[in-house]
Amino acid sequence: MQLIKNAQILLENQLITKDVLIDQGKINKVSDHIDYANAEVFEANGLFLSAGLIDVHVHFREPGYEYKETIRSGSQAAARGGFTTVIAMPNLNPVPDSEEKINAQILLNKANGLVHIEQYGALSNGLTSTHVTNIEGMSNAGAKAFTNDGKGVQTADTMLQAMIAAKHVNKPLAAHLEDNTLIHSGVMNAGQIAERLALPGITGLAESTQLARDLVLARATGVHYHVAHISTKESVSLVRMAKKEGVHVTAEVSPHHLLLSEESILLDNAMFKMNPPLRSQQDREAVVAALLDGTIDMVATDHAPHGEEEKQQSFLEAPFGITGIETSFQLLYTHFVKTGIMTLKTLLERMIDAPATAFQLEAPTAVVEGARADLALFDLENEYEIETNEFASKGKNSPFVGWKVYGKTIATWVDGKIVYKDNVK
Ligand SMILES: NC(=O)N[C@@H](CC(=O)O)C(=O)O
Ligand SMILES: [Zn+2]
Ligand SMILES: [Zn+2]
Repeated sequence: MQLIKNAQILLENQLITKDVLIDQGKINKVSDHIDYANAEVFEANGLFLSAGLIDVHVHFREPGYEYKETIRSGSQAAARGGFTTVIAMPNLNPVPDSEEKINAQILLNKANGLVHIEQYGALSNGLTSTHVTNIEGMSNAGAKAFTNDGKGVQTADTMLQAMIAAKHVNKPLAAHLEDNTLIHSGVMNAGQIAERLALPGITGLAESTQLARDLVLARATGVHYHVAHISTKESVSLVRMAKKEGVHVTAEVSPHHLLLSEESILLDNAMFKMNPPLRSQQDREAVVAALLDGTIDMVATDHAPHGEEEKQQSFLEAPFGITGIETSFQLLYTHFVKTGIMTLKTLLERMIDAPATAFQLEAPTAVVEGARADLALFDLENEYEIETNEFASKGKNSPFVGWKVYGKTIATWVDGKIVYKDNVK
């Protein structure tokens, strides 16, 4: 048994001090005062205790790219960020695009993961073909959802067939939106800043035109269609419209699209290179407003670690992607909750409840008796600076290094076991 003493938990819209007793991986009791002689005591000293966060979009790179991240290092990073459940992307080598490969991937995740790791199955063979995978077989093997993340689905028929199959197994289909005919080797958002830096631009139309196509197909098939890393104002309008019309669509936005814009790119620094690219200030404002009003359902980090040398290259050469799982809650708490733009309750709804519901996860959404003891303890009072040498992730490629934030993760529990403890504790 473990007893967490004097933790603040969020009840309605208020933080209330409680003791929390954990037994056999579950929350046994939540009460004003618990004394239990045989329990191991963790003194929370008034810090904020939440259900563990959920990230439906992470890249853990194993197998195939272990120099960027492993299941172990990625899940350590997740725990350090306060996350206890993630859904891992299939752009691996081999790509999990068959029943057999999904089985192997799920076993690997289980053997090496410190947090709950669910797995996406690839939607097309090798993520590059027009041939739709055996979605039913992979679903039976335990794939939680399906996606082509890393690449857009280039043909309407591939998307349509994938949707029909995903609808049949009642699992979400998550779309990375990118029309290759509109990319023209772009590396950052098309516009004045790209021109000033003499870098080729990616128009927002590459995302929104494919989204428009997909929303029509989603309505026709009735599939649960999920928009990965939404980034433009037009995409937000399309999702808003589709929701009004009853299309089963959900959307996620990354912390970087909420906090940064193309204007953050002052030099050719590949720490700011990701897909989709940082957009205009107007796009940023639109995704923030949409997250607030619920048009965008949830935050997902798109944690995309890369090797140090890879990201030291120029914008033209470096791979797309930045890490995010160790800084997501902290950045959003600091910039949206502390500033009064969003309540803590809403932020947690977007980082726990919405992903749990949309992806049919068994993860707990509150600190309540009977819930699985997946928990995270955060320090909301003290400011600290984001430093690469503290990252548990192998990826050090974050544009937020040097930013000062609140909300440091002090400890994380998965199934009642401590999987992360800050070194001051
Ligand atoms: N987001 C990125 O910029 N990169 C991702 C791929 C992806 O999410 O599309 C990666 O795997 O590195
Ligand atoms: Zn993507
Ligand atoms: Zn991704």
